[in-house]
Amino acid sequence: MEILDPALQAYLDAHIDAEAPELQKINRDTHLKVLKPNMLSGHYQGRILSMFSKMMQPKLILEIGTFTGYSAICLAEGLAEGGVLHTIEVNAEMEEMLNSHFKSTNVDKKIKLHIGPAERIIADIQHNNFDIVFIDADKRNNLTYFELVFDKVRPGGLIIIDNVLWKGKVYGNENDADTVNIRKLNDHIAVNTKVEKLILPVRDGLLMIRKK
Ligand SMILES: C[S@@+](CC[C@H](N)C(=O)[O-])C[C@H]1O[C@@H](n2cnc3c(N)ncnc32)[C@H](O)[C@@H]1O
Repeated sequence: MEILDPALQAYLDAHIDAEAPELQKINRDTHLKVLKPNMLSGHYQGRILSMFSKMMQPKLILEIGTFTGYSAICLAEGLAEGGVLHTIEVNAEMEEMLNSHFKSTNVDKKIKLHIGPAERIIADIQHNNFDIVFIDADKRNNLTYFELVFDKVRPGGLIIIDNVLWKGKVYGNENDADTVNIRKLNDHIAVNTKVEKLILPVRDGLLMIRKK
């Protein structure tokens, strides 16, 4: 199930900034060459990530789940002078493609790619003042990642979690493992008094969490 009516989405897409040629190419290459291309954030969500990042002018961003690099590039567009985006991808086969995608943009030098499992790499990253964290990897571990990164985010920092509406299954009767885990995450965040939260019904649901 699409969250937004396709006609509404088409209207939205036609009334926002056009997709930059280098992002268009990554989008196209992903659909031609990579399995499950719909995991990519895509144009509309990419502009949302870019807009939030530009408004916050972060010095430090962490992304969990790089895939083909689309969302990393969009988030990196807003980095302040000297800022860095760390992004973690478990699939080593993506490394060559990712390096070429990053090189095709003007944010290449600001992106540090880590290949390996997120849990281990988050523990190794020494920073404790991330301005933005984007969680978009294996969905069943969303709550684990939220808990692992929480102390590494500065007060006022933003944690964004993707796919929290899970094609509408979280508010339906489905009880498969992923749906149950995402529901558990949403319920946990809803009553967490250390954060302010908002779910944007965009694409597959973006949970915006601001650390108090
Ligand atoms: C939904 S895709 C990310 C999409 C990307 N953020 C974007 O919007 O263009 C999820 C990615 O997370 C990676 N992943 C899955 N489990 C992981 C783990 N434990 N550690 C790091 N990355 C993981 C997958 O290999 C996949 O490339």
